[in-house]
Amino acid sequence: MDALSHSGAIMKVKLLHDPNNKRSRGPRPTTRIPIRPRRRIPPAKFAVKSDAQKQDHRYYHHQEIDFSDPNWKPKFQRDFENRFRLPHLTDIFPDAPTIPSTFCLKMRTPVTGDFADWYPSDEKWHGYINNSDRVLLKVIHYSSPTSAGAECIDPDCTWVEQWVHRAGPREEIYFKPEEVKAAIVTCGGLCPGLNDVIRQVVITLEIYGVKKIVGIPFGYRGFSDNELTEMPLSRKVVQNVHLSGGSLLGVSRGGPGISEIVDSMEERGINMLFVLGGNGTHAGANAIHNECRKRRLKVAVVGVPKTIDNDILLMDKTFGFDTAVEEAQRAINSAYIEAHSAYHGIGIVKLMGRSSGFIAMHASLASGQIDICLIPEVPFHLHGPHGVLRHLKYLIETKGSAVVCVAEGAGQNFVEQTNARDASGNTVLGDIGVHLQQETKKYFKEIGVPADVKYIDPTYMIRACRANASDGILCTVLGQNAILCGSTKH
Ligand SMILES: Nc1ncnc2c1ncn2[C@@H]1O[C@H](COP(=O)(O)OP(=O)(O)O)[C@@H](O)[C@H]1O
Ligand SMILES: O=P(O)(O)OC[C@H]1O[C@](O)(COP(=O)(O)O)[C@@H](O)[C@@H]1O
Ligand SMILES: [Mg+2]
Repeated sequence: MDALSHSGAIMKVKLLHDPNNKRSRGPRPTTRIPIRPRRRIPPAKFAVKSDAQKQDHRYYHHQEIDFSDPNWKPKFQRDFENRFRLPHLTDIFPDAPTIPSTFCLKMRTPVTGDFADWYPSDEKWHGYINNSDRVLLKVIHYSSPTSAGAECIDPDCTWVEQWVHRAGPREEIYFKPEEVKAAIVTCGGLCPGLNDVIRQVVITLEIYGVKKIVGIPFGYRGFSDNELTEMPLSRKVVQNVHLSGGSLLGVSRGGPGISEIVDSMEERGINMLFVLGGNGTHAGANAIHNECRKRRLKVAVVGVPKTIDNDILLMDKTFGFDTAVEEAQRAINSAYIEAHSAYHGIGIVKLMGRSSGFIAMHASLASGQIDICLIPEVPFHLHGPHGVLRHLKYLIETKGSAVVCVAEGAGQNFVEQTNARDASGNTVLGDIGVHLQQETKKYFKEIGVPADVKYIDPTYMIRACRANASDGILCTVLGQNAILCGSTKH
């Protein structure tokens, strides 16, 4: 119903598609959206550093900011606000009329007067989000660039609030529920919680009174493959889908071009599209939105960020990540038991994380059983006096066993690069887990120390499971907020 094409919860992701973002200007489409880097580097516009500053990672310097200007801070904030501005239906249709929200007002009102004191009347109920509500992005005030983990804009580490829009129901909406045909599509790799979000989107749409809700099968491919028919969705269909992992609708990588997708949306009469996916999916969603604008279609495109790797810039935690970390405990524990029970046992566990080691790091911390955790953010040596293998030797000598957790994107400099890409254009990584296993075996053979090396790769087991309770709640909130409900009259 909302006129905004991205909900507040999703808005953070939208920013990553900003064409001004230098990291987003790659030769291939899928490299356009930066995944969360090892440090939270602001978009390139804000992050251009001199050579000297590159050496000094304690603060981020904005070349274009004149810090001697007493107004640099409000200017920076204005610029930031503009970058985070949500595209709105009124950008194209300034006179688009609004209607009062249909968000279950009746359901809040008690049938009898018994609880009259407990329930505010509709007039007094302030359950809506004001369009000017904002959420503070960063909560730590670093007083100095030398404070641990400091991320500063200027050399004095001035406190600069950065605000993003708040998601939630609006008092006025732009889409009449009876005129809405909503579609949901899930793209990219699987992630625990996809079904929870689908379920909540459907349920919330129904609460608004939307009757026409469909699922697009197998990601964007479902828009072009004539053999794949859309799936009618209702509360009845989705009621228990969150009890299983995967995606009710199916997922895929690759697929049709943007104009084909929008043609298909027009043909089907879809005027509200909910995309559940990661960086690639959102690049697609952004392109779909732009194409709809170009064609002057009254269509809302809403993205819900999905990444098991938890690697979307500005998102603290994405759904499915918690579950993945929890599920990884089983693999780590097995590796530990194997290593511990063997003479000179070494367990190696590879966990997902293309360009970030969040799953590996969190799973290692949670387990308390990992001796070495290797992540893409931190380069390391395999051989040599400070290498991983030498440290393993030390661990075997001192502890008798060792367990290593390695993120799939770690140590890519050690494995053969094939330049292969998947259907979406993502680089196919070399297998660091297998390489580490082979090198470890070789090393211990060479030095004449027996070692019993066991390797576990639980990748798809972690991805295919259902969301845990904490992720379930996150998915519910995201699913509800995705149906933002129109903004106030402007
Ligand atoms: N730059 C892009 N423009 C349009 N569509 C894209 C772009 N990058 C990826 N896609 C599409 O988005 C979908 C999901 O992308 P993928 O990278 O596989 O997963 P994820 O969204 O999880 O990162 C695929 O169908 C892919 O073709
Ligand atoms: O085998 P697939 O389907 O290509 O998936 C492997 C990739 O999927 C992920 O789990 C998630 O990737 P996306 O966020 O792009 O879906 C990566 O960690 C992993 O490299
Ligand atoms: Mg991706």
